[in-house]
Amino acid sequence: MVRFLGQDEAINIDQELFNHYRFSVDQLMELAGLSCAVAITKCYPISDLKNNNILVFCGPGNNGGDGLVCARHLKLFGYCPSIYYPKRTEKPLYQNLTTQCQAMEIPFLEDTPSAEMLSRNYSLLVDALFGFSYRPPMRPEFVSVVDAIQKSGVLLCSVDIPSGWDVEHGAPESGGLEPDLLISLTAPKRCAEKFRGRFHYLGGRFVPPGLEKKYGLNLPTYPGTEVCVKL
Ligand SMILES: NC(=O)C1=CN([C@@H]2O[C@H](COP(=O)(O)OP(=O)(O)OC[C@H]3O[C@@H](n4cnc5c(N)ncnc54)[C@H](O)[C@@H]3O)[C@@H](O)[C@H]2O)[C@@H](O)CC1
Ligand SMILES: [K+]
Repeated sequence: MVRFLGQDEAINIDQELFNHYRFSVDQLMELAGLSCAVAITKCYPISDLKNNNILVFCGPGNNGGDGLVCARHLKLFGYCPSIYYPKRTEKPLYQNLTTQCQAMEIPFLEDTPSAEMLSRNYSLLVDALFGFSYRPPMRPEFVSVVDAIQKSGVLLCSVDIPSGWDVEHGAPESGGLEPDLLISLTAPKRCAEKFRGRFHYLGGRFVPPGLEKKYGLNLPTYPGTEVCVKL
């Protein structure tokens, strides 16, 4: 059985991938975002959706970067993604990912969408707001957007962690997001044990054997050339 990681372990593994194994953030983010887009194609083929409109919510950190990469691949796979990216950073990595999405003719929403607007326009929402560095409680500036996602009732896919969940303990007492698809990256975090949606995938097929052994990850075998695997 694959091991579920605590928050500190997830952060340490991340640091080892960069510092010891010499990966760049761009490399891992590309593979992580691609694995999310591929998992979405497996769970929600375009022919099964009422329309191919997807809204990707991107947060201020690397989880948001995964969302930008995911949106770009979704467009290449024939979906119609849009992006809501309210809190941007000046770092070149994020500016480049934003430019790439604009060049792919992916629209960026300016205003915080309401629950009603979401349910009227989109078949699927992708939550790439917060990942394993999130610490509750949520800062007020993000409360209304998470509320809108929750109230919209639109199918939801969360990248790595359902945003607003404690990385180890899961959903807040007030409820929280309930994704239909969760894509855990590198290895699932402890909160994923509380996931009750239909589809749980693992993505981020880049873990070197030494790292897998050191943390006893016990990862499942990815079939063939797949970039994600159903857990
Ligand atoms: N090593 C790995 O395993 C990889 C991780 N990646 C992604 O990177 C993510 C982790 O990224 P980061 O460490 O940048 O962090 P996150 O993207 O999880 O979040 C950090 C951001 O959220 C904000 N934040 C934290 N708590 C908050 C709160 N209570 N209210 C409002 N804002 C809050 C922080 O200020 C910061 O801007 C992973 O979950 C995964 O999606 C991938 O990009 C590549 C590989
Ligand atoms: K997320």
